[in-house]
Amino acid sequence: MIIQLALDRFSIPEAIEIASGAEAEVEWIEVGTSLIKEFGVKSIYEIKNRFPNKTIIADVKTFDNAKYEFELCFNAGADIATVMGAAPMVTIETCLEVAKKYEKKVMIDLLNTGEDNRHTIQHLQDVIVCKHISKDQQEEGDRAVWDQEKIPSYQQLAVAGGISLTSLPELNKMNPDVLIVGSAISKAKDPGQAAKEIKEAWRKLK
Ligand SMILES: O=C(CO)[C@H](O)[C@H](O)COP(=O)(O)O
Repeated sequence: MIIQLALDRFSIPEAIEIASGAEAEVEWIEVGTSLIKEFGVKSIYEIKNRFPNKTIIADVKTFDNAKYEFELCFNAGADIATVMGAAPMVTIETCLEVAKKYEKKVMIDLLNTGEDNRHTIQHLQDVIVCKHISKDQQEEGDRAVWDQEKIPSYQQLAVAGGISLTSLPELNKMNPDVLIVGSAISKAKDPGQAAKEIKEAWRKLK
């Protein structure tokens, strides 16, 4: 059972403060796309530097220029970097090659993928696959995607998108290995307590 804390739309010091509060309850820490866009790979470097024993995910959401972007992330200290599953296959394969060279891992985000993409991704070895409801879909109240997308079985499945205490029973049906939680922890008054409650509830469901 892995909880990945997603840090989005904060300054780097704010993100570090939130992660410090929840550190004991989360296994993985994600440097959110918004941090990478606003502050660059410095955000990855600083978060890895502060949490050297945590697995750090760079949510770079690569769609092209895979070698350049993945090398930037891994050289900055990321242990895992993300690529979009809807990207051309050559991009995903390049991410896998770079990750292999650096002895790191790739997370493939299924956002807006078709069945063909998902079928191809199913046959990739040694990847984490992430089923994801985007911020924009969340804001439109579109949660049906959890049920609509047919997902084949993957080696390691992560789920993301507006996950909170109330959505855990619904998610449990997919039996995910990694629970990616952002706002429900990062925006809580006490991120440590929020993470603890999610972890305990998740443990009870397992
Ligand atoms: O990838 C993301 C946005 O694209 C977020 O990191 C992910 O959705 C988790 O954050 P939240 O729980 O707040 O939705």
